[in-house]
Formats: sequence, structure tokens, C-alpha cells
Amino acid sequence: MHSKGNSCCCSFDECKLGTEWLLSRTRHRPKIAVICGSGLGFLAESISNKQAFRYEDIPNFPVSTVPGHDGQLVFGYINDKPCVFMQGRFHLYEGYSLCKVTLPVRMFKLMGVEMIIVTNASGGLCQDFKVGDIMVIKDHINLPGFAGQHPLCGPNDERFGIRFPCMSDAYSKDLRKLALDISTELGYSDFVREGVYCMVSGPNFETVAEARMLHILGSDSVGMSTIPEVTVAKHCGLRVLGLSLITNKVPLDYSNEEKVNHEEVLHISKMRAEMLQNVLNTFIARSDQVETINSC
Ligand SMILES: O=P(O)(O)O[C@H]1O[C@H](CO)[C@@H](O)[C@H]1O
Ligand code: HPA
Repeated sequence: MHSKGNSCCCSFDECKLGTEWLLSRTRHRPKIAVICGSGLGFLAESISNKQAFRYEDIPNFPVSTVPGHDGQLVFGYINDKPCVFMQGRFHLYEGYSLCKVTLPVRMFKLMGVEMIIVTNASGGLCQDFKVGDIMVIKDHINLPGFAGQHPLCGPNDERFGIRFPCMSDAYSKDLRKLALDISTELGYSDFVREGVYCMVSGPNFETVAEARMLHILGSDSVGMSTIPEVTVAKHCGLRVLGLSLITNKVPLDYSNEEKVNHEEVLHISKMRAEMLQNVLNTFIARSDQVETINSC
């Protein structure tokens, strides 16, 4: 632990307090955590033996402020796999520090979770992508991180992880392969792809010039979340799978009259519900096929 003390708002002890509060109220001991993106809270619907906690009741937990993010933690089983689902995530643009945004990930680690599946809604930059495609995240570009908005800035608590974590394999290769194999088996290969996700802070959608820049930099899709959670998950040794639903195409030229909006994002999320849920549930059911620990 850093000798100067921890200036971050979510210390090890604060994470522990929330974790112990939960563990003393549930018999569930999840090994897999799922974060549901915008409009994707339905992913928790097929959980059996459900037990839910509202975010506002959990000590030190932030609360959801964005439409399409329900605000509860749901414990239960998918097949025979113990899971916990976040129905609603937190974003930088809501005014939360990235430390607070990622506090649930550290709580999952403390409760014994080994793998995290992050989902999100994002805008397609890759010209081959269509609305409704599912992108298995291969890598990311942490744009806010370049500007110092990074969840690991500040004193490093070694109980979570090392000072300089490797990120070149943040999204486990084996998990990506399993997700892609499952998609093929389900007959979804036409609309399941792999790509690079880029985070912007939001809350505005991109200008045309910004979108062009992100595309030139190598981003296939853009959103306002996920990367802080993945970074913290990798830091504390969780295996990560990322699934991004392409809810809109990001205009890359000035002649395009389409205007991106959050209602459209939520609408497309609903439309693709069944397919995304099939991929996710099959993945969870078969997740023990992949045993490799992801480390640099
Ligand atoms: O990333 P998730 O939480 O899925 O949400 C995405 O959708 C919202 C914009 O419609 C933004 O919050 C963006 O990040
Ligand atoms: O086009 C987008 N840009 C940023 N975030 C998003 N989330 C969904 N779509 C988008």
C-alpha cells in the first residue's frame, strides 16, 4: 500500500465494506460477473435463483442516473454457473470519478469473481459494420486515459494489482475464440465480428471530424464506457470478455443527415436482445472450457 495514503475515493477498505455487506446477505458466490450496457439489462432475465440488491442500498455503491441502466445487482445462476449481473453501469459523464465507476469491479474481485463479461452499446466506425452487429472486443483505445482520466491514476494498492499492468492482452484470446466459435455454431457469423473499441468521455456523440479521427486511429466502434472497467479488471487479475452491440453507424461524412440519439441506441439494444442473450448464455455455460489464466 502506498505510504502517502490513498487519495482515491474507493479504497480497499471501502470496497471490502460493500463486498462484506453483500456476502452477508446472499448465499451466492459468483465466479462470473456481467456488466450490462445501455438497454442491455434484459441480459439478466434468464438468471435462475435470482436475488437482487438495489444499488442505493449497497454501501459505497454509486447509483445509476442514465435511462436504460436499471440500477440493481442481480445474483443467480446461468445454467449451473454462479453469476452476478450489473443491470446498469456508471459513466464518467455522469460525474463519477473513474475510481467510483470501477468500484463494482473491485468488489467482484473481492467476492471471488474470476471472469468479467462487459457489454455495451456502441457506434460503428468500421464501414463493414451494420446496425445490430455484435462486436467481440479484441482491443481498445483508451482516449480519456491518454489525457490522464484513468482509473489507476493515484496511489497503487498492491492488494489489487501491480503499478504498471500490461494491457496488450486485456481481452483474453481464448475467451474471444470461444465467443466467436459459439457465434458460428449458433449461425450468427454474418453479424458477429471482432474489432477495436474506443472510449470517449461523452456525453455528446462525436462530431464528423472526431469520428474520422477515431476511425483513422484504428477504432472500429466508439462508446463512452467499458475501458475503465476492463482496465481495473485486468489490473486485479480477472479474465475479460467484451461484447459490443453496434446500435448506430457513426456519420463519417458531412452529407450524412442521420442524427445519433440515445433512444435509437436503446431501441436497437432491444431488437438484438435474443441473439446477444444466446451468445452470452452459451458462453457462460461453456466458460469452463477455457482455463488459461490471462497474464502478461
Ligand atoms: O456504454 P454503454 O453503457 O452501453 O452506453 C452507451 O450508450 C450511451 C449513449 O447512447 C452511452 O452511455 C454509451 O457509452
Ligand atoms: O455513436 C456513439 N458514440 C458514442 N457512444 C455511443 N454509444 C452508442 N452509440 C454511440
